[in-house]
Amino acid sequence: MSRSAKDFFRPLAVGAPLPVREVPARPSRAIHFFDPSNAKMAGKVPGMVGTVDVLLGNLEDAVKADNKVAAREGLVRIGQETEGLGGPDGRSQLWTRVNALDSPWALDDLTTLVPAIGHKLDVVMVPKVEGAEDIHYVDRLLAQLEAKAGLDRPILVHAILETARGVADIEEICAASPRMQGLSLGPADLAADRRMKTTRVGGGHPGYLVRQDPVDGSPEAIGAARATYQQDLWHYTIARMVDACAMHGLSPYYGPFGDIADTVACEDQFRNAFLLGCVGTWTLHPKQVDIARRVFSPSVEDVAHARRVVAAMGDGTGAVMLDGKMEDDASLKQCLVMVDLADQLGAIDPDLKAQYDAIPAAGASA
Ligand SMILES: CC(C)(COP(=O)(O)OP(=O)(O)OC[C@H]1O[C@@H](n2cnc3c(N)ncnc32)[C@H](O)[C@@H]1OP(=O)(O)O)[C@@H](O)C(=O)NCCC(=O)NCCSC(=O)C[C@](C)(O)C(=O)O
Ligand SMILES: [Mg+2]
Repeated sequence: MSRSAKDFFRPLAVGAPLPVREVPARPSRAIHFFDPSNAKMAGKVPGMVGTVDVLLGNLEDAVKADNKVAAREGLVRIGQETEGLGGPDGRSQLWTRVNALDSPWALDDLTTLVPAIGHKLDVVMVPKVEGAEDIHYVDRLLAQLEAKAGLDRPILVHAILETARGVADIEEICAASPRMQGLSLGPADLAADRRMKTTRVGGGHPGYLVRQDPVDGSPEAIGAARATYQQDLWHYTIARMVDACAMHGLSPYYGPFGDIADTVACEDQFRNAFLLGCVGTWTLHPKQVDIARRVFSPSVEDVAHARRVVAAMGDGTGAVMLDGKMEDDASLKQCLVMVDLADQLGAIDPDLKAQYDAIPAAGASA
């Protein structure tokens, strides 16, 4: 059974900070992964502060077992020494992905990081979450550690959807704690757990397609060349995740796109996720950062259009015609999503602000 409504926002340990009642919606278009045990990668982090919304010290998969302790210690050092990283005033947020809860490392990850850099750490990403019990465990442990460390701000929790059960339990996971900040798709582990027949980290597959009908039922027509249309393997899961997040006031994220060289398909996948409602994505390589920032920021054209609709709709009720299209209360609400996001991003991204500010005032002739 879940906690009663009256207890939901009570701290889970004496002296722990009060849970947040609303998850702060901080821009997080790119969650940039780095391995803190990799000196070259870690060395790039100070220079990336302020250029990427989130820097995430990854301790889980993609970090060699022999480097787990070095990665944890490296992240502590980076958190302690890097100017402008993490905390409420950080120019980039500081997140971590800890090891899976059943691994030999997860407990030490949390008990080391919270006392050492808990005041800087904004979000802890938990991999392979199966159900609410995983979030409850992390929730209580974080509260105890926060109380012991004297933190005045709760660390938020993000769950990765990487198992069939995690997807089936998505509502319970989202509702498990006021710390829940968001969800990401974990396509590689999820594919393995579902026994999908893919061998990739995210993205489409040329075999997952539909084919144009034959012109008739003859063997010649069936054997003739016909157009095929590749489908998106991840549509169902992303849509499921977006709905669950919207319902619970959390943020949904695409996750990783492993074909680093294919920047074009990467941009397509990111844009599909943006259009479906995701607020951001992971970036695994520096060259994916600009793609994420571009895709998850509304275009100048979309913001200009949204502002025109807002201006044309007056008190927000009724229907008007704009460029031959009907606009009404519901299209206005969509436009307000764009305008609000543009305002939020403009507040932290001067380049974007300059582009949005240069849009002629709605109502002025184009
Ligand atoms: C793909 C790799 C191996 C290519 O690494 P590379 O060194 O071969 O690439 P490069 O093109 O040669 O790198 C150029 C420069 O950029 C640096 N660099 C390279 N990457 C980064 C980075 N992320 N951050 C900062 N700097 C980076 C790199 O050190 C190098 O520096 P240099 O010019 O001084 O020589 C490397 O980019 C990497 O390890 N990225 C992170 C991978 C990662 O975190 N994977 C785990 C997340 S996905 C996942 O876990 C799945 C999931 C959710 O669990 C599930 O679906 O189940
Ligand atoms: Mg994984």
